Amino acid sequence: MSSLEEPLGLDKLPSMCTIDRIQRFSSAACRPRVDNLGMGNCWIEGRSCSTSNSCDEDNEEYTAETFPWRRQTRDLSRGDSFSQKTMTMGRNSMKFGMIDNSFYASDYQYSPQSNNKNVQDMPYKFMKGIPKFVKIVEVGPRDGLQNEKNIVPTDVKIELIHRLASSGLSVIEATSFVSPKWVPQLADAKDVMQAVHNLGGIRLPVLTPNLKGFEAAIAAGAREVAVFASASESFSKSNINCSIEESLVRYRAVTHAAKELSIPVRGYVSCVVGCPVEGPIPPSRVAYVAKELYDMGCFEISLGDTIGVGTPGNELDVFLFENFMLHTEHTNISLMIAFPCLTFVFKHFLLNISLLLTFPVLCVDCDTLYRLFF
Ligand SMILES: CC(C)(COP(=O)([O-])OP(=O)([O-])OC[C@H]1O[C@@H](n2cnc3c(N)ncnc32)[C@H](O)[C@@H]1OP(=O)([O-])[O-])[C@@H](O)C(=O)NCCC(=O)NCCSC(=O)C[C@@](C)(O)CC(=O)[O-]
Repeated sequence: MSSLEEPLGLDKLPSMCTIDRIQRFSSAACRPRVDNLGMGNCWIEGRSCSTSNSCDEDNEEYTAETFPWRRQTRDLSRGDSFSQKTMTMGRNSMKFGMIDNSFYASDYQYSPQSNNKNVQDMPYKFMKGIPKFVKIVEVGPRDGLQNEKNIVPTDVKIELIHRLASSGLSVIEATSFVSPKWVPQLADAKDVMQAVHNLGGIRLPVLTPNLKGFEAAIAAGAREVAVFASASESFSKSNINCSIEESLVRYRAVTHAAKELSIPVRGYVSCVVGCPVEGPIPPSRVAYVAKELYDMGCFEISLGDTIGVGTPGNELDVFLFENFMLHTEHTNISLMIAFPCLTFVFKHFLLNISLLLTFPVLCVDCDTLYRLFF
């Protein structure tokens, strides 16, 4: 059995039938009440979150009493053995260290075993604290296909998007208008977008790394775009060939152009927990990049655990995310989790989701090509 096929550890979660009963994760339940999510506004089951950082919903239910486990002391230990793995992003490969199920960085070892009591308590906290509605952004046609060794034919990509739409998903990231030299797998972005842009009732954002990509996307029929920054300087250079600050300058140009056309822009921040080169990333840096994207007009921020080092119940992760929330005080934050680079993320996929929903998270990104979860 490959590690991809290992069981998910469902014993530590509410049973799927319980989840089914509350109908949180049916495809119909994943559709936003209001389809037209314009720039700066997001409707989530009867409440409106705006770019003013205010949210109509009363957040009193998410108190310290609800999540007493979030207040415990951290206990981080160092690891000895070290193995290296490689991930591909853009045209670059990156190496990072793994110790068993833990992420090794120069100063810390993240271990999913560090807080078993918290993990055991999770089902109860989960059922008590989850938000009423969670938006799902399906990123498979972009994120999954950009990593395929063999280039997938355009008509297969189009068919995939159609099938994802017919499964009930209402937000599907269709492709990327990036340099074909960097990501040849998505060199047919224009053809894909032209073929699907009229899919009724479905939002089809596309990645745009600069104005050139933005203009090509709009010409091909895109009505929503996404910009992608990083909280790690090294990762930014490796992925988009520029520093964090330079990327923010580019993205200001994109969001400015998008505003003129009333095109909503989503913002990504990569490496929010750790970076293969720099190790743990300070929450203040994640908050800084997220806030910059937010202030330039991104209506939603997706926080990517790009290399999959976030682990459920891990006190360091909790500490990082709590601090992030404190730093930004945003209420309209989406968390991209369980980015499918590491098999151990899969093993803890449901637990990761459970933990994040208790923060509470209003939006998750999902890659169907790696695990059919929803
Ligand atoms: C940003 C650049 C373009 C800089 O790339 P560069 O080489 O520094 O840029 P350049 O301005 O020197 O341009 C080089 C060539 O690319 C062309 N070019 C320039 N821009 C475009 C464009 N938009 N579309 C098409 N072509 C473009 C440009 O015209 C030129 O062509 P040439 O003159 O050599 O023939 C490049 O690094 C790039 O495309 N990177 C994309 C990398 C990528 O797609 N990575 C994966 C997506 S990010 C991700 O997966 C993370 C995420 C979002 O999922 C969140 C998470 O999980 O963390």
